[in-house]
Amino acid sequence: MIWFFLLTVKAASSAPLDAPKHKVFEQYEFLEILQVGEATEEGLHPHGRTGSHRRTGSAGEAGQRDGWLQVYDHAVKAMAFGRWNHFLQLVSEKAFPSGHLPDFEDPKALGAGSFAITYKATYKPTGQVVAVKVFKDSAGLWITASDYGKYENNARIINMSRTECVNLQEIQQPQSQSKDPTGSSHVTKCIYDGITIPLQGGEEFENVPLHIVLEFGGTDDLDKWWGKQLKLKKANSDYVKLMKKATKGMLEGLRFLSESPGDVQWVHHDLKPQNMVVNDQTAEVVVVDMGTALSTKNETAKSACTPFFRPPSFDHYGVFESEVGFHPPVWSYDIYSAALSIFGMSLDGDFSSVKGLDGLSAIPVYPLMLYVSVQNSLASMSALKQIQKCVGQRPNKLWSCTEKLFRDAWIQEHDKGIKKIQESSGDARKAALAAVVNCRRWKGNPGEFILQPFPGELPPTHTADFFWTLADDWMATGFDELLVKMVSSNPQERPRPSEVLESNWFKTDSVTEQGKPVEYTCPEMPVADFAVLSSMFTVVHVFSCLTCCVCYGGTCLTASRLAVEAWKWSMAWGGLLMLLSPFVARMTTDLAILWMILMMPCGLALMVGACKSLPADKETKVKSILVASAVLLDLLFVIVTRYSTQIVMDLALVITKHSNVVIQALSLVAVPFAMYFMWIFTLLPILALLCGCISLASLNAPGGPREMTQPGMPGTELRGMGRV
Ligand SMILES: Nc1ncnc2c1ncn2[C@@H]1O[C@H](COP(=O)(O)OP(=O)(O)OP(=O)(O)O)[C@@H](O)[C@H]1O
Repeated sequence: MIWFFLLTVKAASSAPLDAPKHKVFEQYEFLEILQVGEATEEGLHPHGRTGSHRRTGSAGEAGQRDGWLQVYDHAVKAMAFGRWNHFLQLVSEKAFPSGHLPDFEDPKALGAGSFAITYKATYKPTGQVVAVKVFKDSAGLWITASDYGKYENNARIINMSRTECVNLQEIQQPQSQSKDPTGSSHVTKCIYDGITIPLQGGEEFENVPLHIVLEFGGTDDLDKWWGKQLKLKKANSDYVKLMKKATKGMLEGLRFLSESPGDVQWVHHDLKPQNMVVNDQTAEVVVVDMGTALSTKNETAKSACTPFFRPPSFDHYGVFESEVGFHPPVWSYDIYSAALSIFGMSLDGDFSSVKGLDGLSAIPVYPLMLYVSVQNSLASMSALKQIQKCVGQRPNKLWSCTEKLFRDAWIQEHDKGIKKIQESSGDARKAALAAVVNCRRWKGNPGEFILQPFPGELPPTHTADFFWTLADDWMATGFDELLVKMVSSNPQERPRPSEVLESNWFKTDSVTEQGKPVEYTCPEMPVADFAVLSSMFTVVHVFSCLTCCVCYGGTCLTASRLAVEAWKWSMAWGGLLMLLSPFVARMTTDLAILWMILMMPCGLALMVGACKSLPADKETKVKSILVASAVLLDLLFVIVTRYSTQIVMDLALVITKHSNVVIQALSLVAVPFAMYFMWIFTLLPILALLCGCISLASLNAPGGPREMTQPGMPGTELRGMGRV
C-alpha cells in the first residue's frame, strides 16, 4: 500500500523531486537489495543468480531481464558491425578473453558483479595465481580501451571501477603494511592496474579488455564456503571455532582499513559475506571488492552499496538513496555490516524455498524482518498524515521527507529487538538474542500491508544446532555485549574493530560441545492501520447488506399489506447505525464531534420511536435503557476522540489549502477511501429513516395493514408512531 502510494505520488508529482537513479524503481527485486553474483566451477550462469544486481545499468541486468533475446540482439549487432571478438564472447557465455590477455592461463570464473567478471588465473611470467577482474558493459561485452571514449556509460563504469585498484594501492602502502601486517593480509591487494595503463597507452592496447589484477584470496566467497561447511554436518564446537576464525580475519581486515595509523582511514562500505573470500589452504578470510570504498579524505562522499547491510540510519529500500555516505566514527559503518554478517553465519543456511535467496547460505534475517515490519508500521493513516505534512510545508522535499519517515521507522523497529537483548540477562537474554538472529516469521499475523522485497516465503524459523553452543560461548566471554554495541543504531556506540578483537571470545579455543537451548518467541508484527481499515471495510459491507435487507425488505413486506410490521426493525436498525456513525466518521474527519451532535439525537429518536411497538409496560423501561446507553456511547466517543492521537485527517481542508499536483495525487488515493466511509454511514441511516417513513405511511394508508390490526395487538401502538 505504502509502495503504491509512493509510486502514485512519484508519478503524479510534477515538482522537481530528488529522484532516485536506481533501477529499483522500475523493477524492484530482492537481489537488487542484496546485490550478489555467483559463479560456479564450470563458469557463469547468465540467467541464474549470476550477479547482475547492482547499481544503475548493470551488465547482468540485461541478460537477466531480457534473457537470450537481449544476447541475440547484441550478437546480431556485434556481427553487423564486424565485432567478431564480441560476438564470440557472447556465444561462449562470457569466457575469459584469453586472446587479448595471453599472459594468463588456466582461467576459472570465480564470481560476477554488475560490471565485472572475476577469474582465477595463473600469471605465466611469474607463475603466481591471481584474480583477474575483467570489466563488461551493460550488454555483457568486455570494455576495451577504444570503447572507453565511445560510450558514456562505459566511461562511467570504468571511472567508477578504476578506483578499486587505485584505492587498494593507496591502502596497501608498504608503511601501512609494516604497521599492521596481519590486518593487511586480510585485505586484497591490487597487483596491476589494467585500466589506467591501457587508457594512457597507444594502439597496442586498443582491443585489450580493461581489467585489474588482484592478489588471489581464495576460490569461494565466505557465503559459499560457509554453505559448504554447513553441509558437512560437523560438530557444533567446530562450527563455533570456524566462525571465530572467520570473524577474527574479517575484523583484522577492518582494523587495517579503519584504524590505519596513517593520515587516511578507509570504509569498505559494502562488507558482506559475498565480498569476503576464504583462502583455500589456510581458511583465512580476505576482504575483497573495494570498488565502493570511501575514506576520511572526503567524509561527505557517497557510493552505491548494498542496502541490506546498511546501518539503520541509512535508506534500506534502495529507493530513496542509491548512494550513501558514512557517519563518523569511520569504523561504524563496516562494523555494523560485520555484525550482520556474523548473524547471517549463525543460521542454518536454509534459504532454498526463497527465489533469489536459494543458493545463499549466510544471509542475516533480521533486516528481512525489519523490511516487512517497517512497511507494516507505515501502512497507517498517521504516516499518510506525516507525508501530507511534508508536502504541505516543503512541496519539493517530498522525497527526502518520506525517506526520513522510512528511516525513522526502521530505527524504531530495529531498536525494539536490540533493546530486548540489552535489557535482559541470563536465559532471557539468550532468548532475545536467538530471536534477533533466527526469527524469520512473526508470531501471529495481524494483517500485513507489505510488498515482499523478494519472491517466495522465508522458511519457518529454525535454530541451527550449533547456535546454542555459539550463544553460550558469546555469553560466557561477553561477546554478546559487543555484538549488541556493533548493531547499535547510534554510530558513536559502535566499537572499533580492535576493541572487538580484544574480546575474550577470540582468546579461548575451548568450546563446550552442546549449548543449552532456551525457548524463544518471535516478535509480534506491528499492526497495520490499513489492515484494521480493511477489516472495517468488511464490517461496513456486512452492515450495508443487513441494512438493505432490513430496510428494503421491511418496507416491501409492510407495504405489501401482509401485516408484517418490519418498519420497527427498520427504525431500530437505522437508529443504531446513526448512533454508531460518529465512530466511523472519526476515522476520516476532524469534524466527527459535530457529526455526533447531529446524529445522536436522530438515532435516539428513531430507536425510541421503534419502542412504540412494545407493550406499554416495557416501553418506558426500554426507552430509559436506550437513552442511558446513548449517553454512555456519547461519553465513550468523546473519550476516544480526545485521547486517541491517531487517524485524524482532514483531507478536505488540505485540498482547499494546497492545490499542487502532489496533493491532488494524494487525494486520489485517500479521498475516495474517506468518502466511502462517509457515504456509507451517512446514506445508510438516511435510507433506514426513509424506509421507516415509507413503511409507516403505507401502514397508515386507508385499507393498509394498520386497519387490519386487532385492538390490543402491537399494531395499536402504531398510532403514536405517526408522530415520530
Ligand atoms: N582477490 C580475489 N580473490 C579471489 N576471488 C575474488 C577476488 N576478488 C573478487 N573475487 C571473487 O569475485 C567475485 C566478484 O568480485 P567483486 O565482488 O569484486 O566484483 P564486482 O563486480 O565489484 O561485484 P559487485 O557488483 O557485487 O560489487 C567475488 O564475490 C569473489 O568471489
